[in-house]
Amino acid sequence: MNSRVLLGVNIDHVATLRQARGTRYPDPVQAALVAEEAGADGITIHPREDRRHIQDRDVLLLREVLQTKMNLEMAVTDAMLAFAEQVRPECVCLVPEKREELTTEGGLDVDGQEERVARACERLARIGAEVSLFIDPDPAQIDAAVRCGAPVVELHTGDYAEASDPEKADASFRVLADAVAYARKKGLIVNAGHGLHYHNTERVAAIQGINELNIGHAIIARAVFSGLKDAVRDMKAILDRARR
Ligand SMILES: CC(=O)[C@@H](O)[C@H](O)COP(=O)(O)O
Ligand SMILES: NCC(=O)COP(=O)(O)O
Repeated sequence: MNSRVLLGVNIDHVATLRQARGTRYPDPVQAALVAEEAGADGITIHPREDRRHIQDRDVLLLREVLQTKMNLEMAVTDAMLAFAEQVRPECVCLVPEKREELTTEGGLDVDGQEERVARACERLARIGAEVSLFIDPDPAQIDAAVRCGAPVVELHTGDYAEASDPEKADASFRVLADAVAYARKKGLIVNAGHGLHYHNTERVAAIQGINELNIGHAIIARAVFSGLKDAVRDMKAILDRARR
C-alpha cells in the first residue's frame, strides 16, 4: 500500500467535447500524455456501450502510448469482455451502465449477479488485468466482491460528493470511511472516485487505506481555464497534502 494516494485521471470528457462537434480535436490521447507528464499515476477511460465519448480508436492508441497504466472502465457484457481481451489493459474496472444516464449513477450490484461478475473477473484475470469492481460503499457489496475474487474495489463517492448539505455529506463520508476500513480488513485494495473535485477531495484522500482516487470531470473542467497540466498538478497537490 502506498503512503501517498495515487491519482488516476479520467479523460472521458475530453472525448465528450470532441464528439460534441464531430471534430478530430481535442484528442484524449494528447490529454493522457499531458496528464502523465503532469504526474498522473494512471489514465482512466470508460468506453461506454453507446460510445458517446471514448472511441475504440482512443483505447487502441492509448494502449500503444501510455507510460503509466490504463484503467479501462467497462460494463459487464460479452462484447466489452472481448474488447478488453483484445486491448489487454493493466487494470479493468467493472461498472454498471445505463444507456439513459448522464453519468454512472451507482455502484455495480455484485451481490445480485455474483456468478456473472465472478466469471468476468476470472476471464479478465486470465489476461493479467488487475480487476476492480466499482461498488457502493456497502459491506454486502464488499463481501460479494471478495467472493468474486476481485483484488480491488473502487468505492463510488457520489453520495458524498453530491450531498445537498454538510450534514448529509458528513453522514455519507462516515459510510465511505467505514467501508474503506471494512474492505481493507477483508484484504482488498481500495480505490474510490466519482464526482470528486477541488473542494471535496482532500478529506477522502486522508482516509487511511485509500490507494487511488480516479477523478475526471473536475480536472477536465478546470483545464479549460488553467490548462490540463496545472489542473492535474493542483489535484495531485491536494492528494499529497492529505497524507502529510
Ligand atoms: C465509473 C465512473 O464513475 C466514471 O468513470 C464515470 O461515471 C464514467 O462515465 P462518464 O465519464 O460517462 O460520466
Ligand atoms: N471512476 C470514477 C472516475 O473515473 C471519475 O469520475 P468523475 O470524476 O468524472 O465523476
